[in-house]
Amino acid sequence: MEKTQRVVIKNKNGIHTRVAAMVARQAQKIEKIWDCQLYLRRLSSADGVACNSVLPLVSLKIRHGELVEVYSPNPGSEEAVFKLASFLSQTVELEVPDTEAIDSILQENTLASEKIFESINNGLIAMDSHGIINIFNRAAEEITGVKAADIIGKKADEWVPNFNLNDLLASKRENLGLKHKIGKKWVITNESPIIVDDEVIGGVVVFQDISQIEELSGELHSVKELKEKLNNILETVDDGICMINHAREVTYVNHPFVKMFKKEGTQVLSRKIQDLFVAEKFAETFFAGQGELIITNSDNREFIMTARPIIIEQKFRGNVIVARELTEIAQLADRIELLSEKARFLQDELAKKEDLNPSFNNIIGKSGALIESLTVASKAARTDAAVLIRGESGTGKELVARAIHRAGARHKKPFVGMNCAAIPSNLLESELFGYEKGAFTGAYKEKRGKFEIASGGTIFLDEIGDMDKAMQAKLLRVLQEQEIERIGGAHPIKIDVRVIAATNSPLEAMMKDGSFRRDLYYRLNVITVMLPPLRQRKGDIPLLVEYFTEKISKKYDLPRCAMTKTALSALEQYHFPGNVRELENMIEGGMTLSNSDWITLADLPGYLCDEMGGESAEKSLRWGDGDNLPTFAEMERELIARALAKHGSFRQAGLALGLDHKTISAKVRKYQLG
Ligand SMILES: Nc1ncnc2c1ncn2[C@@H]1O[C@H](COP(=O)(O)OP(=O)(O)OP(=O)(O)O)[C@@H](O)[C@H]1O
Repeated sequence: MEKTQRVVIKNKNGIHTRVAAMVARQAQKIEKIWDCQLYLRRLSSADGVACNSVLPLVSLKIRHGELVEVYSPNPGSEEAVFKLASFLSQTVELEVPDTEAIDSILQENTLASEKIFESINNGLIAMDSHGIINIFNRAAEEITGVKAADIIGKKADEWVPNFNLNDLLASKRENLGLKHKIGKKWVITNESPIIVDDEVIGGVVVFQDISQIEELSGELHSVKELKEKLNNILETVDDGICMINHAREVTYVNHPFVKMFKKEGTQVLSRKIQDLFVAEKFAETFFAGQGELIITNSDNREFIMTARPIIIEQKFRGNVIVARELTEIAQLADRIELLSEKARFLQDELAKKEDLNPSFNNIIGKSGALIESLTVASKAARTDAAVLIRGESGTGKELVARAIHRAGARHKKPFVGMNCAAIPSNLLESELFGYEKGAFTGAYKEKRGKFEIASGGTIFLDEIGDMDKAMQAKLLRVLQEQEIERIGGAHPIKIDVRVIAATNSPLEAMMKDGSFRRDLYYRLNVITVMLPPLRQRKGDIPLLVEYFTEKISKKYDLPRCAMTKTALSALEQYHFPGNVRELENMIEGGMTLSNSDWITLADLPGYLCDEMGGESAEKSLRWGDGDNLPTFAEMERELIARALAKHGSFRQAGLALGLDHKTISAKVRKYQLG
């Protein structure tokens, strides 16, 4: 039970410093005797201050005539409370100072205050009514970087101008929570004037270094920003994402996850992941980030789940679980497979093309089979070996032979071609080897043969399969001996000629039936170049069409034509027995026939339509080949051209198409079909 005693303060200055010092000294004595703590409070307040200390007593600011209460919480302290209360009420005694003792108390309190000021971590600056600094503690030194010895006794504003301390004294108002910058540091200040009896007797500034807090708040801001960004990302991805903590309880799920597994965020948060998917077995390895889990949802859709461990400062904090629909992954895998296949193919094609000598640039086509053959030919050009070029008529055998010659070391010397089938065998010998004057009737002067003319260069023996056996034997000897003998000549002539032969004949079968010499075959066939027929590389047709339209327009000085989709589609359906030569001739014919900038189906040979067959021709006319729909104008032009070709007159064609002859004639003019 608390002991209390009320007292009226009679001292005329109330409990001021000196009185407080005396009371404190008296209280210390009494407390020692009765072993208790004594407190003083106003009646209006529940809490009091310790009576054995000067500052708290002074801070109560008790005035003359006020009623105060002395009390003690300790049992058996009635006497002590009574003693101190009596002391407080004896004004006269209080006026008689025990100077020495009181001075020592004041001294102790001053030292204690100094100790307190020095040990607090807040900066403290105090000044008198003239703004002269009289307290500048250790923390103030540390924060401002100014030494107390340099500042005490000086005007505050000279040293800490941004605190505006003079204003503080003049305004008599507290300024709390102001932010200032001192050097690189941010501080927050509480500035208070010290007012006694309505007079400003000084000011005090307490300030705290908040640089670290500022830094932290900056970091906090970045973390908040990052969190916001992350949230946005997590909510915009298509994958289902779920986060769990170290206890495997769900801490986050994004929308896709909710949709995939029909598990509302609010129902899953804080629940164990295992409880949400009871039918599944989550292995330890799964949470360690190894292996995955296939989960079927209520719609029978399959999802693949993987978990990534979250490790922060080497501590396991949980997992991020990612779920993705399996069919989607399978589709992506298929697409990747397809694309890598395509990339590989294109890379191979590029590599092949890169290998080609530029002399092969006039050989058009990018189909794999052609490029492969050209690569062989291009490599053969680097050697002097005999080359046998095989392929159907019109596939470009001579073109390739010339390219080999141009690309090789002999390119500055002649390329001499000889079609062995075009010349009767008795004349072939003199064509190839030449003759001396008077060698036979009519040989009025000597003549050099193709081998001699080709000296240092290349001889191209086309249709070699048509050479008769006697001639084959002579050719073989020439190739073995590297010398020729003119007909009627007495001396052999050394030759230095590269031989390129070409044929479409089945030489292997001919060797079997004895019509072609095996030894000559091996001599000629050191390197074989096989040229594919055009029907096996129809993808090259658009390229060839473009190439030939340009070539022919230059050759005959004709305007450059383009081919309609229908006509091109007809070409692509044709089997081209005459290969590229046939295509080139068709285009030349079409360009000559066409009166416009377009080569239409009507400008191409009629058998192309037959080849396509009535039904497919109709289909092609109507629909092109699926993706390549003809334009309306193309279809109209084509229809009218066909009707005219079939019926001969405007009137009959008009009747067939349900138009009058004037319309037909106008369209014929428009499309320049006349
Ligand atoms: N890939 C091609 N690119 C460009 N033009 C080609 C191509 N293939 C062939 N040609 C052209 O086709 C025509 C026939 O070619 P070439 O005479 O070389 O064929 P060939 O196979 O030697 O025929 P043949 O066996 O009937 O003598 C030539 O005008 C040639 O320029």
